[in-house]
Amino acid sequence: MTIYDLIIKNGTIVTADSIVQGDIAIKGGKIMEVSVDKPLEATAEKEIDAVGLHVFPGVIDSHVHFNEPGRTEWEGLETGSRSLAAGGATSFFDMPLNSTPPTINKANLELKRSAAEEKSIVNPYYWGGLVPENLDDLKDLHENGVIGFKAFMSPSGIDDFHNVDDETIYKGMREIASLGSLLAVHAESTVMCEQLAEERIGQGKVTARDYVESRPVISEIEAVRRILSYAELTGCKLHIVHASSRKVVEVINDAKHRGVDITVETCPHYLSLTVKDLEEQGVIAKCAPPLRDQEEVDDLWTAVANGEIDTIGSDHSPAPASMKVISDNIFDGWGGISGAQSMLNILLTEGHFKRNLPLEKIVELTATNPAKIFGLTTKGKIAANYDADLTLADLNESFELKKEDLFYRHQHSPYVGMTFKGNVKTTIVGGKAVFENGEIQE
Ligand SMILES: NC(=O)N[C@H]1NC(=O)NC1=O
Ligand SMILES: [Zn+2]
Ligand SMILES: [Zn+2]
Repeated sequence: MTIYDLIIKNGTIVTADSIVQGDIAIKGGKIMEVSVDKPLEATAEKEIDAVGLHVFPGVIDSHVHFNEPGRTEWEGLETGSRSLAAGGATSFFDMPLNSTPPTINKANLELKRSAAEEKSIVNPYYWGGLVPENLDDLKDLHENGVIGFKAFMSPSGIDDFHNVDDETIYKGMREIASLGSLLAVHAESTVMCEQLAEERIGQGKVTARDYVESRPVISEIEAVRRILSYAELTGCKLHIVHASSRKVVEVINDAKHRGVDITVETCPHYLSLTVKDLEEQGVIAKCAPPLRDQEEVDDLWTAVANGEIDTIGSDHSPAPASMKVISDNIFDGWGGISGAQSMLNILLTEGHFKRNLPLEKIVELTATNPAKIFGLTTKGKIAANYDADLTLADLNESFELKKEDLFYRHQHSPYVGMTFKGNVKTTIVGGKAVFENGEIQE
């Protein structure tokens, strides 16, 4: 009889296309067997009784900013990866900016890689940056394993990561297409955002609503349409990050129907928070693109349900509390939501329980699709030969998120105080529990 490392018994196994009862056998970090409706005839060094628990493929958070190296006082790979584990994520794609140096050449990538290999308790992957200064580095970055490239069409808020002009977009996309990679884009119009902000600030209009109005949906649409033109010209595959409105998604879907190779992400905050939260919580709930009104949130859920969205990423972009203080001028202070730990909780609570979003759809958006789009061929499914990256959650358990529960370097988040239904009990990375019973496992 085979002796496995671990057997997870009697769980409700959720994949992108089915929900079944069964046992999962793991050896050497891989799933060896999944036995549906009948017990596995095998023994293991360790068994986990998953009766009453749902077993998901580990969440792949394709959009985080962990700021290391160089800005670890904002977050860091240790605290960042622990937060992910506590929230049921087993892999992350770290954005090229907010760390110093930013990931815009091979040497900088190696710095980040060695820090991550030392400190991360989940699987790290890296985005490379596309900036006006690094066209000659794209090939090197690609050959050294970045999962794709990321560009900002509007200022990034970080001095050493410049936004792209149209010439860089053209040359960069031509090169990225020839490498067979893809470009992820923060799509907002520089001119619109800057002009609208300047006008408001000049008139002393600096409330939450003013900030939101300075970054309207049409500014996202303008940027998406422009980058789409370059995609059609160069054949470069695109991934639009953090669409805040279904109106943006519609432009992307029209392009999909024309045959453009494009995918779109949205984030938990655009699905669960509104301008009202920004008014109440101030900079803690500030992000770009900004939070919208309830109607936009509801429309975005319709887009999710209809299969118009490809991935959901947290866009965890933390900062110290000193940069998040409530001030009279919302334009001051760091734009970025601390949310990596809460992504699955929000999708379960707001999506599954409140809006009947099937669990399979949550798996598709948080694991199967990111694995497929970014070429992680052994992740995103619960099946033989796949990596044993799994999340066990009790969907009958509710809890209120408290500051003390956050594993972030800085314990603040707009989700503090919310009651979530569905609690992560165990997170398994490569067959090993990294989070169990509320604690990180060393
Ligand atoms: N630099 C950075 O992390 N920016 C992120 N923050 C945010 O709210 N939107 C972003 O793109
Ligand atoms: Zn962004
Ligand atoms: Zn981001």
